[in-house]
Amino acid sequence: MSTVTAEKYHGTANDFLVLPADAPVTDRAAFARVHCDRETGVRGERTGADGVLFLDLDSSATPVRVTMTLVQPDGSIAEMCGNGARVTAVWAARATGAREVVIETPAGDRHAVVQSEGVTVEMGHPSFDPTDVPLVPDHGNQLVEESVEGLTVTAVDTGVPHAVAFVDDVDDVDLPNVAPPVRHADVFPEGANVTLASRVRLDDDAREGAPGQTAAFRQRTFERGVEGETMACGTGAVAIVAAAKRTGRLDTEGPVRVSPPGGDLVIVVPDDEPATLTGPVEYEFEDELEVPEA
Ligand SMILES: N[C@H](CCC[C@H](N)C(=O)O)C(=O)O
Repeated sequence: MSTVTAEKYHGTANDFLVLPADAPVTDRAAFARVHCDRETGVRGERTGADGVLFLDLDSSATPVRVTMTLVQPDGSIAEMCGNGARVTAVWAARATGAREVVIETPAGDRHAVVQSEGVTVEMGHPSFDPTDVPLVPDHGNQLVEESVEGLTVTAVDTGVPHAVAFVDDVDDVDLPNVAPPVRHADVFPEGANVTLASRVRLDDDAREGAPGQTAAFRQRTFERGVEGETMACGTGAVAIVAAAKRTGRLDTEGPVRVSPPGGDLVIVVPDDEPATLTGPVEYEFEDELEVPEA
């Protein structure tokens, strides 16, 4: 059996194996299934991973460009991943010394800037349009504050579909049981990530490193493709702020802190400009991993 060298990174504990796109892995889905498994997968501080990023770097372009392909633990490919995009930007910065990176994803090009205080990724324009999410054609209009399988959600596309539910306390929800019926609901023909949000009163929860933030939410997300809860989800954090504005919960263009279990993210969703996501990235280790036979 052959092996490949893989690196491990995480962004707010949303963790990924990273391989160059030309690594000799013919069956990428099988590779992801084997090494992302949380019980038997790659060893580290946490066993397994939330996905494998296959990255194709063009260092001759200005700014440098990377094509990002995220293969998920179930073998599917996600069109976009906010935390994975931050990891991709740091990987490219380490390889080239560049601080600015354009990340090509199936959801479109995403511009990223690597700075000592964190990585900022442009996340495009969140869309509630039924064809973008997507929703089944007979749903017709936007899905805003509607009950889907018992959860009141707002459906938004932030590169991938999210069903966002605002609740009093994200920790009071039995997410492993509540999320799967919503994730698979008929109204979402391509499925949906299920994201919970609860408002934090900033003065009750002041933390360092949050200058200028106008509002804050806590987040939990059950991810399609992982088929479980992840410690952070960047597209989900953007989805929370976009849905909060859409439903009249938030009236600001200023930065909003969104805190999944894995750390703090800073989100900006302007009315007319692309959204941005800012957060940390950590390099964990490098390992030789077996390539499953094709
Ligand atoms: N964790 C990722 C999102 C992956 C989305 C994927 N699970 C799907 O839509 O299938 C993030 O940081 O944005």
